[in-house]
Amino acid sequence: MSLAVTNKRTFSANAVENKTEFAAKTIYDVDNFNLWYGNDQALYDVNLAIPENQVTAIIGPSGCGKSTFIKSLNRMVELIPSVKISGNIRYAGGDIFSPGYKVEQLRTDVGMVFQNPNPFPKSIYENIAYGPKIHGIRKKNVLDEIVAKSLKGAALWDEVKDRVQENAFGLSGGQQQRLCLARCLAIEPDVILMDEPTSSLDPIATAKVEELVQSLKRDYSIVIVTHNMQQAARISDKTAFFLNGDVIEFSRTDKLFSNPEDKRTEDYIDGRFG
Ligand SMILES: Nc1ncnc2c1ncn2[C@@H]1O[C@H](COP(=O)(O)OP(=O)(O)OP(=O)(O)O)[C@@H](O)[C@H]1O
Repeated sequence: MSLAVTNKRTFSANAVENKTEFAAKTIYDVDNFNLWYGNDQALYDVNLAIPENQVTAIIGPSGCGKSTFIKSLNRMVELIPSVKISGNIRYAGGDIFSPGYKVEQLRTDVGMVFQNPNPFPKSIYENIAYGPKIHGIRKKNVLDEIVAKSLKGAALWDEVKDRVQENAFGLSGGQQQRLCLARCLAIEPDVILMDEPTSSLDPIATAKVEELVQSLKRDYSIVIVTHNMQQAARISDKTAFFLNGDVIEFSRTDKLFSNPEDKRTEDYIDGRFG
């Protein structure tokens, strides 16, 4: 991946929105961020200040750059060799694309849950203990504690406490997704990125994950990509509406859905396209 960082603007705490609207601390400051796959530009001058300990939803029609954006926040996009970027993304004040930035630390601080649950073909216990073991934790009593705490944090403990040694593939889809969330919590991140985490779940499992997201924001900053506007309206504090790689509107969720400033946002939330 080549880094064509040209933007030298100084860190701005709140790039787009009206500062009086929201007093939360910013965890990510995205500043004039552009991204290309080869010659095709997927993100255009994205400016967003993502608040700490809140839920930020990313909405927009298929192909508008939602996944590309969220995968930029943990530098997963650089796994695609043709990707080029300009502008910058600051996480906790540090430019994550600057030379020498410790990407391993970023991926510890920033966990991710994907569209389809992807547990390892191992026991429930091992799925969760895996990350802490990689970080050098060996003592069984410590690992036991982490496994229990993470499963409780993901609201799965009561359902699986008597069968943590069983294979994770024996869980339902909704349980597997909460297991993936527990796996993410086990490495004690500060941020959780979620790329359409409920798209493969039924309404009951979806409701459980939504409830969980609400309770987790006390301890974590959450960024969630969703196709489901009702979901964004239900669980997020702020929403960014993306269209063709541009951020059209970014504001408090209640405001964006009740009183959008841009006609394109209004048309999208009214279901006129996408
Ligand atoms: N690996 C890739 N190589 C080339 N182009 C890509 C790649 N991934 C995504 N794109 C392109 O970048 C643009 C944005 O795609 P992205 O997946 O980020 O959109 P999205 O809003 O998440 O879409 P969806 O809602 O359908 O998942 C699209 O035009 C897509 O074709």
